[in-house]
Amino acid sequence: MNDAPSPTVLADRSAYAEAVQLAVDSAAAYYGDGTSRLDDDAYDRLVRGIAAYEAGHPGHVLPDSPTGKVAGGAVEGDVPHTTPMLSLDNVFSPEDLARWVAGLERRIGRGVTAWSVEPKLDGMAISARYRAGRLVQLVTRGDGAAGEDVSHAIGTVIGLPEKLAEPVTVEIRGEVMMTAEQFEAACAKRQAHDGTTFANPRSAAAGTLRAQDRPYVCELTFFGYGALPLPPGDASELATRLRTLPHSQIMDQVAAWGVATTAGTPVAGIVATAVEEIQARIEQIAAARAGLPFGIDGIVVKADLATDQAQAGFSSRAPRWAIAYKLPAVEKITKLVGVEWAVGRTGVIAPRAVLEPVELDGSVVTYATLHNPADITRRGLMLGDSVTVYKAGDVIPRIEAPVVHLRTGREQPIVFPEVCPNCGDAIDTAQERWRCVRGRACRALASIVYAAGRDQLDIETLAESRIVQLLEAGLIADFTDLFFLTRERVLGLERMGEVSTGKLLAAIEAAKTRPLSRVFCALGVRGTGRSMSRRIARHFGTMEAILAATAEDLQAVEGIGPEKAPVVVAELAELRPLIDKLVAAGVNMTEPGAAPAPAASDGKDGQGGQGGQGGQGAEPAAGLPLAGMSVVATGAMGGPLAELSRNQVNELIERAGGRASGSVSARTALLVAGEKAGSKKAKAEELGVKVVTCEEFAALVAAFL
Ligand SMILES: NC(=O)c1ccc[n+]([C@@H]2O[C@H](COP(=O)([O-])OP(=O)(O)OC[C@H]3O[C@@H](n4cnc5c(N)ncnc54)[C@H](O)[C@@H]3O)[C@@H](O)[C@H]2O)c1
Ligand SMILES: [Zn+2]
Repeated sequence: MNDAPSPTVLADRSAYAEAVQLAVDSAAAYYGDGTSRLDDDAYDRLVRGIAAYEAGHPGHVLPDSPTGKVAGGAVEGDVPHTTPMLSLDNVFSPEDLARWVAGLERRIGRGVTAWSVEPKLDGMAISARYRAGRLVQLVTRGDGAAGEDVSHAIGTVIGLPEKLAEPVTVEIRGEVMMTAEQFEAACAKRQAHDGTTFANPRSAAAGTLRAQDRPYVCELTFFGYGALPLPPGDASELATRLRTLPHSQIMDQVAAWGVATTAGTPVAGIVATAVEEIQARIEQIAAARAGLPFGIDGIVVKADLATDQAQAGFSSRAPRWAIAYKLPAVEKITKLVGVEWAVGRTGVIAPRAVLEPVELDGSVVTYATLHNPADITRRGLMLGDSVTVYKAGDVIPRIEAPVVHLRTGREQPIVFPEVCPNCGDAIDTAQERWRCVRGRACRALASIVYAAGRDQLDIETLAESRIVQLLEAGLIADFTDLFFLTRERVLGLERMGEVSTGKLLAAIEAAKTRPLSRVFCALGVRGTGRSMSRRIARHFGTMEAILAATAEDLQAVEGIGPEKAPVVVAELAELRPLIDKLVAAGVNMTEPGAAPAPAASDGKDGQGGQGGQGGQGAEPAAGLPLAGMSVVATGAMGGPLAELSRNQVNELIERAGGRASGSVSARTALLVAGEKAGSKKAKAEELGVKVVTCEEFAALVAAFL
């Protein structure tokens, strides 16, 4: 499912010593006030590099080394724990997990009866001591043996009641964190106080938990994941039960006392008996991650029965009966290098962050949303800031906050536009979302001209001046309104006689029969031009299938990666009213020659109903004359192709299964050379690319002409 973070390479003893120092400092900041200089991925790679160096140079190991220590050995406490608060060992793949299970079963000499599978919450471990049902003390994990008293936080942690439903004496363990909402609220409070924010929910929670004399109070969230007898050797009936019940039943008891557990969330713990069942739950939790209102960084698998746990025991750092299945980091620190301002269809002026490219959850992220100008102000972002960027699965990447403690002093304020970047008119700043005062009209003309253009709906006789006239008369507001124009209304316009009206309406009528690829292109979905529109149309076959596609489905189309896919989905949702109007007007919504793609999300295994002809799932081109070929047309087309525009030639290439490209490279399979073919032809010859004449090409694709 994912790879272990690759270790930072440490070349020599001094690089090793520096790495140890950096790891210790980072961990101290991380568990302290949450102000580490490193993101988790960078920290984990550093520690793996340290471990690798130590394995090769056992004589050089420094006493400060974080390896094998709870919290990397960087924190201490003065409140001894009744029972050590340990770390967890990690696995990164199904194979690792199966190996770990087998190893544990070997150790105890029998199969593990049952497993608890629960989310690994991304916050701070805490021990909550209750006496006679009253919350009396909160202690951090510290170095595992002793932690820090943070009882001052009592009363600010949702899910950790000051009074339990029963007057029991017990120690509850769990994670203190911030939900997305609590994080926003905390940032707003801090912003109002000192003009800065927290870098991410985890560091906000860490800082808040330990803060004693802040003039503002931030709310935290707690989820319990364990309960212990207090004191550990207590002989009471409850203590005996806590020592002997399966973990899953202890969790039921914790919830019954009124403490929050993950039971009420979409990632509730379950009990599994087979490794496949564990793996299935891991995948479900991983899939739910992006939609959760709180952060998780993995899945914890625990032997459920007390007898199995007792027999497995502990190492100095972690229990042997539990493991953390780590998920890839979805948050990293990178640089904000610019802010772009785009005007949307409705006139909304939205900022977009340009980032130093960073790999996140399997893709390279270069842009992130910034919602609106208020969002920038609220976060106190500056150009050149180090920022935490979040992206999981199909979610559009977003900037969480600047990492204020990484500022160098060279950061610059972000300049807000003073006039609409599209039309130069004024900006309405009354709402959080800024708008061009012209609203939809700001982009209406340009987008209607585009939609009616030759390569899209190809509405002949509809000149730009005519579109202006229709807009000004209020007959249309967007291009779909063209399909609802009536004869009487058009005749009512200046310079519109019977003949020209008839011609215009006929041209609009004809536009209803354009292939889906052109209709789709007319919508002007951000990031999809003509050839991308053709690929999407051929892949899905119908507008219905396109609309049903998830971001993951869209990635089956060449050229749509994990960064673009969610943007296309969001754009289509925004365009839905326009699409509905096109459907109502009777505009064609299918792509000729492309069989409808299999229903969304059920994979790429659709059975071709047309004997290999036409677009089927991910392999639309199989069996076609140009299947899998990258084809470039250059020069003036002649012969049977003389009548075709360059775009029509490209459409032809793609109907015949090829991919139309504008430039010649080593991957070009075929060059169609028209008259006066110049440098592209020379380059093709130089690269040994096959070159054909227009006539030869026409013969090759005759069936599609
Ligand atoms: N960015 C940095 O500078 C920095 C520094 C130090 C550590 N870290 C991060 O912290 C990680 C190690 O942290 P750690 O040692 O606190 O945690 P760990 O990965 O060793 O896991 C143990 C912790 O998991 C938590 N947990 C969450 N859900 C749980 C559940 N259901 N059951 C049991 N425990 C659960 C508990 O707090 C427990 O203490 C590293 O992988 C690294 O990514 C980052
Ligand atoms: Zn404008």
